[in-house]
Amino acid sequence: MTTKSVITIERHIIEAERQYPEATGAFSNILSDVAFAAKMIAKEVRRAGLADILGYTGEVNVQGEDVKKLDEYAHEVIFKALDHTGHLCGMASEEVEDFIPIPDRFPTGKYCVLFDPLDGSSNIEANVSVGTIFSVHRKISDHERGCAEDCLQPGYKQIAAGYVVYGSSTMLVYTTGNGVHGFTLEPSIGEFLLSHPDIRIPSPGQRIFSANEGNYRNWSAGQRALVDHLKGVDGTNPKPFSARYIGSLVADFHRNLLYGGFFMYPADSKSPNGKLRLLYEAAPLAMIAEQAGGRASTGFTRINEIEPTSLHQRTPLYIGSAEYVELAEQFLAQDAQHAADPADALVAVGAGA
Ligand SMILES: O=P(O)(O)OC[C@H]1O[C@](O)(COP(=O)(O)O)[C@@H](O)[C@@H]1O
Ligand SMILES: [Mg+2]
Ligand SMILES: [Mg+2]
Repeated sequence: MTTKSVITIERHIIEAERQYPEATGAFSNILSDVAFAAKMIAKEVRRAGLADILGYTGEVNVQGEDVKKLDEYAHEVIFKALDHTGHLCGMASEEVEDFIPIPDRFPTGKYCVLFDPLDGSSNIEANVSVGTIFSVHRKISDHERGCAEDCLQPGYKQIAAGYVVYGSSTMLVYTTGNGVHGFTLEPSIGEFLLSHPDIRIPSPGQRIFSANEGNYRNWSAGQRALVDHLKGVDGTNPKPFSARYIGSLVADFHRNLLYGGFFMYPADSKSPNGKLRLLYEAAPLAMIAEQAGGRASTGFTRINEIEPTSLHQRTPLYIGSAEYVELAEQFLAQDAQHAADPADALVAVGAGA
């Protein structure tokens, strides 16, 4: 059986970096180190049922979520793969409340990495696809060794973003602003090989929407109207969409990236800012979506124009095929019309349900 390509991710990164004569290789190293960490995590995910890595650690993270052993393991692996290289001035992780400085015994560098070490934690035990999401920024602060300011940058300033899906195969998808490229892990040689060069979200994409409709009663009027329209129950849509919801953001996003469609985690009366985190979930996927010809919005604003104020801030998210994200914005505009402040529309609906 012939393998499709022999372009490893390391070679792909180095070739991409050749376009920048001033490049030092530091950036390539960071992406290679993330790819290495992904291999380590993939190894544990693959044998999760056999290893003592299922279940909870007993800790509660800054999100108020019970920490899964795989969340913690993935966090440690990524941290340790990046902390000693001399390329970073710090990190931020879903699993750690504050900015993560580089240990004093190691030199620092001019980049910072933000990551969701294990995305889709609720699916781990059920052997459903989970993932890792990462975002890379340049150091901007005057702080000698880096500080939270270096992580609190709007998404359009990202210099790279990517994710890993631990599914039927392990795939790493990344962008440095020159298109979106997918690599599949060849377990027999432990190499990520280029399998999906230059990914573009099909347009018009498949008529697929992903949302947790269990939250319907807490949704705004505009959000309900949108989903009613997608399902063709408002009488104005002769071609209803299909619903697909895995419950792992990375896996839902990945499917929509390849097939078209869109994912949404709206704000609602219980979570006025939505559930997903801006800096290490929404913003990196937004960079990929835009690079692949799609869009990412809060329903009102481009995700990557949001000026972040805190490491773990949440945002409503509509992401995928551009035409479907625009459709969502049109329905949500109804909420803004009905209420001076969109949040009022949310509360009004939720409370009355
Ligand atoms: O169970 P819900 O409310 O639908 O939320 C599912 C969403 O929460 C998440 O699991 C949150 O991410 P983490 O697992 O990294 O905390 C997303 O992957 C997913 O899209
Ligand atoms: Mg997540
Ligand atoms: Mg997570």
